[in-house]
Amino acid sequence: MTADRPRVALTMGDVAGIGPEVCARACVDPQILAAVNPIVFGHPDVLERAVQLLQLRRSVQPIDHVGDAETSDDTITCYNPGSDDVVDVAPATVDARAGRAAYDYLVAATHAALDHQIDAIVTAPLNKAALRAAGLNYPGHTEILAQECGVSDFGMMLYMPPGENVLSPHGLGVVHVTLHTSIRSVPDLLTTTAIREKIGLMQQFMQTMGCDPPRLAVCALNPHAGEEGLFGNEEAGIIAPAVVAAVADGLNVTGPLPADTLMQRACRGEFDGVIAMYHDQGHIALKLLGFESAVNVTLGLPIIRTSPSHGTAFDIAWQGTARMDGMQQAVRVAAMLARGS
Ligand SMILES: NC(=O)C1=CN([C@@H]2O[C@H](COP(=O)(O)OP(=O)(O)OC[C@H]3O[C@@H](n4cnc5c(N)ncnc54)[C@H](O)[C@@H]3O)[C@@H](O)[C@H]2O)C=CC1
Ligand SMILES: NCC(=O)COP(=O)(O)O
Repeated sequence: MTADRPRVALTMGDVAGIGPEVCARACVDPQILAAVNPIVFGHPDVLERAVQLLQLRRSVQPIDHVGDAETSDDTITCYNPGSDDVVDVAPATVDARAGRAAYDYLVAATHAALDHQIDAIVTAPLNKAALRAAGLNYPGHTEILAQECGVSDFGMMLYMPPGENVLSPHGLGVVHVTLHTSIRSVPDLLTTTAIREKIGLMQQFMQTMGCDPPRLAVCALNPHAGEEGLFGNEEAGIIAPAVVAAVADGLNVTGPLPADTLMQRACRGEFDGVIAMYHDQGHIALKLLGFESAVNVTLGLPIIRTSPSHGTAFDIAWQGTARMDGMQQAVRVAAMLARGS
C-alpha cells in the first residue's frame, strides 16, 4: 500500500472497446482516488486519446517500471508492458493486436501483484474474439489469471454489495460452476466435485467479507429442481451429493433449489451466496439487479482481481458515452479486499 491507499492496477483491456475510456474516467474520479492509487496497465498514447476525448484535463505520465509510480493526483500514471502496434487499432473492431495487448497487460499486472508491487488488479474488459484472433485460446481473464497464478481451484463470481436490491448485510455473491461453454455441454461438465469446490470458494469469500457463517444455496439445473425427476435427474445424481458433502463438513448450505425463486429469495436476504450451474443462470439475475453494481471477482487466487460486469461494448466505444460506475464499483470492492474487507 502507498500511504493509506492500496495500489491498484487498472488493466486497459481491449483498446478497440470502452476499456480506455472507463480507465481514464476512473483515474480522475474523486471517489476512486480517495480509495486507491491507480496505475493504468496499457498504452499511454491510447490512454491520452481517451483523456482528450473525455476532456479530462490531466496528463498521462508513462513509467518504465511499476515501482516508478509516484503518487500524484494531477497525472494519470501508465505502464505499458505491451506492443506499440495497438495505437493503430481502429475502434470497435476485432483485432488480434488488441487481443494480444489485453493479454500482455493482464499478465504483467498479475505478476506485479504476485510480486507485491501492486495490491490488486481491476480489469477493463477484453474481447474474447480478439484474444482468439491473437492465437490465445483462453475463455477470458479468469483462466489466464488462474494459469499465471498456478491455481486449479478457482471460480468466477458476480458480487453485489448490500443495497436496495440486495438485503443481506454482507452483499450477495453468485459463483458459477460452468462458465464460458455451450449450454449443450453444461450437464456433462457438472460434477459433484466441481460443485463442492465452488461451495467452498463461496464460503471463503463471504467469510472474507465478514459474513460468518455464510448462508449458502445451490441452484438446480432443471426447471423446478427437476420436479422429482420429471424434468431431469442432475439434481439427485450430481448436485444434491455436493450439498450433502458440504453439510457434512459443517457448512450452512441448502439445495438444489429451483433457480428462479432462489435468486429472488437471495435478493431478499435469505442467502449470502449462491452457487449457479451455468453462466446465464447467475449473470442474468445479477445484471438485472444491477448491471452497474455487479462486480466480477475471481475466487481462489492468491491475488485480488475484480472487474466491472460489462464487456467491450463496441456499439458505443470511443464515443465518450461509456458509463464508469461499473468500474467505480469494481475498484471499491478491490479496495475493500485489499484492506482485508
Ligand atoms: N470482463 C470482461 O473482459 C468481459 C468481456 N466481455 C466481452 O465483451 C464483448 C461484448 O460483450 P457483450 O455481451 O456485447 O456485452 P457488453 O457488456 O459489452 O454490452 C452489452 C450492452 O451494454 C452496453 N454497455 C456495456 N457497458 C456499458 C457501459 N460501461 N456504459 C454504457 N453502456 C454499456 C453496451 O453498449 C451494450 O449495449 C464480448 O467479446 C465479451 O466476451 C463481456 C463481459 C465481460
Ligand atoms: N461474462 C463474464 C465475462 O465474460 C468475464 O469473464 P472474465 O474475462 O472475467 O473471465
